[in-house]
Amino acid sequence: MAFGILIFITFTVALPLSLYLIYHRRLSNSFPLPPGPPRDPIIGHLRHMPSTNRAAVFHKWSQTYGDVMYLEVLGNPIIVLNTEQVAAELLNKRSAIYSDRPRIGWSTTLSLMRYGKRFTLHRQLHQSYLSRHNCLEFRDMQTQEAHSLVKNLLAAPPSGYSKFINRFSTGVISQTVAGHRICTDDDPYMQTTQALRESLGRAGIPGVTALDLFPYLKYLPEWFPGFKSGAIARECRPALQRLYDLPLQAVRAQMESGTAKPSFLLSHLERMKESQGLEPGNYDDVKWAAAAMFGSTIWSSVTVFVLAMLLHPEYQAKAQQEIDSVVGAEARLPGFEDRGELPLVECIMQETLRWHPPTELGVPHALMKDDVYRGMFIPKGSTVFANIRAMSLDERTYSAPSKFFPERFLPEPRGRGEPHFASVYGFGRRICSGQHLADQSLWIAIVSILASCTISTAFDENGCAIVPEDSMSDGVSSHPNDFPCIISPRDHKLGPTK
Ligand code: HEM
Repeated sequence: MAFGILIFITFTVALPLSLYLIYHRRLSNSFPLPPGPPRDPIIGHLRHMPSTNRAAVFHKWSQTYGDVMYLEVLGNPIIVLNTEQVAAELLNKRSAIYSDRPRIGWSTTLSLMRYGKRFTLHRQLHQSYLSRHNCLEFRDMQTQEAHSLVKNLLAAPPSGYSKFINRFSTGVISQTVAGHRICTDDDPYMQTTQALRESLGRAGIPGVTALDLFPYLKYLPEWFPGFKSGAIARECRPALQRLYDLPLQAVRAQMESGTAKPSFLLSHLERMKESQGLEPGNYDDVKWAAAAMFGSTIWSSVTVFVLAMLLHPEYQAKAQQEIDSVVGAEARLPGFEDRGELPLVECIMQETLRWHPPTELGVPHALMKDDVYRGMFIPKGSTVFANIRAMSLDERTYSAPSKFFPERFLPEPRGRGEPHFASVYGFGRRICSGQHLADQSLWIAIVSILASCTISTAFDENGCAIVPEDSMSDGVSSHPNDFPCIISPRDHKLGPTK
């Protein structure tokens, strides 16, 4: 009997484990790790990890160590991919093994969720509602939100525009998720997303915070020195819980009173009622999938656009001429039907995304199996960052990459025929599920602002022009640091009517 158990253990556990270890050791012995800066024993690159401007520092290091860079913090392997080519080869072509997320708190929300069955369900919930085709249905709602944005911007003081851009960004999402229109600043969606954004802005890049590397830190008290991420995780929890509960409660109440407007939640709750592939037990999944849509990336890109127009008034003027030539005689505001006729506006939007991508290091992927790439060993469990910022600055693709130069995308001779920066939305099976919603929202906001407003420099009390720096905040989603500007109506244009 004992011998039988021994044989059983040998064949089911010990032999496969030994074969795996031999295979792993052979792989790691025969292939070197990717190059990276020198590291300390045991703690690896802990001392050298930049606490701010990570994407820019990694970009600088990549000039020495190459497109695929290896870092290690306390035994946790980190891979940084610095060009579109290597990111596409690993995260797109080998997506079967590069689609996990590192072990991060809040893994109930799609963007941080581990790869598996639940991930597949949440992705399907998003993709079925946010497909390119379905997003066409949202254009009237987005236009209405963009017109409200313009109206609010024209009434805003020089430092007050950011609040209204945030209202636009959150408003598009609350309409999409729950059919809810935001009309005031004390709206619960505004307050909740604002609280979350402030906390996340201080939390650092997911995947390499102390909390991600040592999850037990969340149990340490807030005052414990050096571990602010534990306190931030606790701080975010009530806001996250609210985003999780609020929309579903509201839509259910609307359904009961017969006033529900089309929305992500309504559509999936109805599917659930009719048992169309969703079980009643999926309530939690639908709630979390809805909460995963609230982020600050649209807000960030609209703010980058305002900064770009302030620093480059020549493009503002050219784009306004283009808009006037299409809709001017009718004195109407441009709409989605004009998009094809407005190539420079399109270029300004695409350049906004390339010039300052809102998620500079994307959201980290995690490798599910040992891999070998270009003769380098990449260990299972590696946290893999796509350095989107470095890709946007790649001189092999973009000439004078730090310059805001929208015409780069136009064909020669007017432009340089450079490609749109598609990597801004990430890669493979984890590519942004809201990309079509984001694209339409950003375009209608930009075209509406250009058509109705002039963005110009603010002056200080001595009458000196305040020229903002081209600098971005740190955090999961980066945005321009606060700057004042004047937003005034274009005289000959009709103001928005809605
Ligand atoms: C300018 C706007 C936006 C940009 C630049 C952007 C960019 C990104 C990037 C880089 C990622 C990581 C992809 C990866 O892991 O490779 C991502 C993920 C994600 N985005 Fe966006 N995003 C934007 C707007 C939105 C919007 C409006 C939504 C709302 C539906 C959204 C929902 C998500 C979700 C749920 C994920 C996680 C997907 C997953 O893990 O499978 N994003 N986004």
